[in-house]
Amino acid sequence: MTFSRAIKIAPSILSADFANFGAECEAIEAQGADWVHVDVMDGHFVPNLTFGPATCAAIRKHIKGVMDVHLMIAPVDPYIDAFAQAGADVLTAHLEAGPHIHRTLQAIRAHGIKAGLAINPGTGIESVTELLDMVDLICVMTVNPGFGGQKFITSQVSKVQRLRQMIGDRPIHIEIDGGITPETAPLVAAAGADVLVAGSGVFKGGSVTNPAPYGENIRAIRAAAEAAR
Ligand SMILES: O=C(CO)[C@H](O)[C@H](O)COP(=O)(O)O
Repeated sequence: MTFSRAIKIAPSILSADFANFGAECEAIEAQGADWVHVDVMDGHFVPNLTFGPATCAAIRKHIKGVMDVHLMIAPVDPYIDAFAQAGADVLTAHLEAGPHIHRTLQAIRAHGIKAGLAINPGTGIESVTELLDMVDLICVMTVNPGFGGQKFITSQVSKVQRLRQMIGDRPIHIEIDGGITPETAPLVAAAGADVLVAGSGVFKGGSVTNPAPYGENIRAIRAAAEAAR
């Protein structure tokens, strides 16, 4: 993965057809997705369940580009090896998942892959200062994690601005996750984000047999974000 601050659209397969993940991943990449975002939920850290490393490994075979795995699980450390072996290019853990986020990030990087740090809407960025040398991506949640299709929390935009200032010239991606549409993408792009995760905003109106709406949605989000820079 070469670092770039260009806008990247990362559709979340949380909004895909769960019976057709392989075809869905191929369809979104063919329609212009830059990364594929994979949401892992444990029914404990977040109030929803999705899937584990075996599903990620199966999905990996259908992704040509970046597989961006977002772990909404606690504890995290016992599962890092399995998700790295499943083929994650970026593996993101939550600051709130504990108990030792620094150790978690070290363990992710030890696999030679990119380490991501996610922060919930209610979490401040003070602790992130201590972790800047340990992360390749910071994921700012603009919804409370657990479900797709929620409303964007506008108060998070100033957090993105402050984070962008804190990061300076370091090669760290700022990813935004939750409620991204052509209306909200400009807010976070102007604030300094470069990776925009979108689930319902990409998959709405399309299907594996009718993937053209995926492309239209991706282009609309990208155009709105790029225009705001
Ligand atoms: O991590 C997530 C939820 O925890 C999802 O990636 C996120 O909510 C994207 O879905 P949408 O674009 O529909 O809001």
